[in-house]
Amino acid sequence: MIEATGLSKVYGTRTAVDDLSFRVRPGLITGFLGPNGAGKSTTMRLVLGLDRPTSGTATVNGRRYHELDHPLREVGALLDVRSAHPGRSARSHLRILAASNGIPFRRVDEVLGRTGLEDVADKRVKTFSLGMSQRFGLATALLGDPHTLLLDEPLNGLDVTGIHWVRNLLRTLADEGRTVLVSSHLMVEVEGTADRLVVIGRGRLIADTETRRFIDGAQENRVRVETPHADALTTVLEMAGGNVERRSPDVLVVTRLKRSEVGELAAQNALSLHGLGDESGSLEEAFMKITGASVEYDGKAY
Ligand SMILES: Nc1ncnc2c1ncn2[C@@H]1O[C@H](COP(=O)(O)OP(=O)(O)OP(=O)(O)O)[C@@H](O)[C@H]1O
Repeated sequence: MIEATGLSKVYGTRTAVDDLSFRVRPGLITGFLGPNGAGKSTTMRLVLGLDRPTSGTATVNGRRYHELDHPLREVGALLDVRSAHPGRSARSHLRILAASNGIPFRRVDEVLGRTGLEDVADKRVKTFSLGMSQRFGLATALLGDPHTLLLDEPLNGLDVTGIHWVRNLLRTLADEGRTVLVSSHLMVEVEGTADRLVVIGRGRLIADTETRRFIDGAQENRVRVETPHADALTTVLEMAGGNVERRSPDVLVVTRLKRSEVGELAAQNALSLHGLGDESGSLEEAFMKITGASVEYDGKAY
């Protein structure tokens, strides 16, 4: 469990993290989202003891990072992979880390295997592609077999196969009962991967909830209707108080009426339907709507 309580970080006049409280639970994948500059990296750095909070606390399993007996064996982190480019081979880098943290050498081969790096284990890390560097970063995070993982943008630079592989790895790690916090800008991937979300904007908490609930809570119920009588049905639905959007010649998207009401109105007016269902929103739409007011720079020229 990762827990932030009243966590704040001020740099000069800039408040990067502002009275943030949330919990990241074990056994689940939690997505960490926020617009650029929202304070995600700062929060992760505070949890990892790489920066000191101005006020409040960040703990892992009830203790601050500095209070952990064997930090690498309790918390694994993937931060900016491009900043970690040892001139040594992947294997020797991991062996040095293992030796200095009381981790048995057999873990080195285990994590190289688990991250698919066996074939390049003796190549120098600075020659790695971004995708291989991500795998190497994950191998480093997993080295101490930690119960808690904080991964900042682990999908960056990966191709479709790599993304699929990381998603499966995260699911396995969560199923093993670990606490997994993952930041990403790839909304489609987060939507398909994260069980819960912690969403922040301008350093403040916007949501700490289940992914589905976040998406559903952001938008009105929408009903998608397919009919060869789109004009006539539009008139009927609008007269009943519905708001109708024409998606294509025979597809309508209706708000302010329930699916059952749309079906009944069509039947009462003898208008045949070829399809009727609720249209669920996407995480991207929900994120844009909910964080819209908290975007620091919205691209407009001032
Ligand atoms: N060392 C620092 N000194 C001064 N300001 C900082 C420092 N680190 C972060 N900030 C500021 O704090 C705010 C939050 O930054 P942070 O990098 O945590 O956001 P983020 O959500 O990770 O952004 P991104 O999605 O762009 O990576 C930003 O306004 C940033 O400029």
